[in-house]
Amino acid sequence: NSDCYTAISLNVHLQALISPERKSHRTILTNDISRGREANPIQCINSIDDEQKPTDFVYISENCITSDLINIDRKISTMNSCLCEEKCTSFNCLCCNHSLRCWYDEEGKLLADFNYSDPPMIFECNQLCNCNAITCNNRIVQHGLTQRFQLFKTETKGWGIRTLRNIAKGTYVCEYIGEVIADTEADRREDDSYIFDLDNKDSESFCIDAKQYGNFTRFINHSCEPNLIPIRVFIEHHDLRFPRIAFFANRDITAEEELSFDYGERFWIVKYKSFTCDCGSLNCKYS
Ligand SMILES: COc1cc2c(NC3CCN(Cc4ccccc4)CC3)nc(NCCCN(C)C)nc2cc1OCCCCCN
Repeated sequence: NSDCYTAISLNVHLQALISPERKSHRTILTNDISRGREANPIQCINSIDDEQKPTDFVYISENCITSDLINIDRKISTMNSCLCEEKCTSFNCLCCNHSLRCWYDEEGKLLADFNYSDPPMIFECNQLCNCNAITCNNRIVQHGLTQRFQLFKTETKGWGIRTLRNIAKGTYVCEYIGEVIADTEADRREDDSYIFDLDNKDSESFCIDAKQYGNFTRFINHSCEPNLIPIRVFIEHHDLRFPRIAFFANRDITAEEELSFDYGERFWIVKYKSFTCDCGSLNCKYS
């Protein structure tokens, strides 16, 4: 029919307008979206359209608090620490035993028998431990980022994050950073696209909202077959209401692959009416 013809001919004309070099042209929009706040710069590129780098948020590299409703218990009297002299091994280290065992191998990757589908909480050694803050094996997330990332414009999912290097299964990749809020506050937030729930079995539960304040993980897209899983990690405090969310690779990831994690049901219950999942995986749950 004529509408269809119009749409097709319009598309043909539009494609002709996009010059060939424009299509392959990778426009670098900035060399570091973190402006020096991360160990390595994170470039932002767009080879899809004319959208400029995202500026509608404040880049932070550590979680922040904006309300006095949030009071994280940092008393050192409520913290476990170890008395290890040398390396912390699972057998006599109180911190490793607190995590059931030290789940990091000699190279700082999760052990082969780590349970990726129902992961334990991890208690890293902390400022009160007797072990060496550099050589102790039970200190991975606290040493920060070691991988190289790029913020890029995807074809259909807005911005996304890709790795520029191969990442082996079990490697610590990044932390979900944002504003720590009460779930009652989250219930008042209009744009809930960047909320991460710190679901706590007990009464009050909290969230990390990366909409206004966040790091590059706010741009990581959903997949039903993700290459990252979130692990709850405790380091400088043991207030179980406020775990730090550390993403680890649940399989080998090749350079240039887009990073993803499973946003879970609560995201899709809210967003399914606006858009569906196009992760393309065989057992996609929300398409
Ligand atoms: C869209 O994805 C999510 C939405 C969430 C949400 N949304 C609410 C829905 C009601 N409106 C109400 C409202 C509507 C309009 C205006 C104001 C308020 C306010 C926002 N609330 C809460 N937690 C709040 C506590 C739950 N409550 C039931 C106790 N967690 C959420 C976790 C989500 O993804 C998680 C993974 C995604 C990772 C993203 N990078």
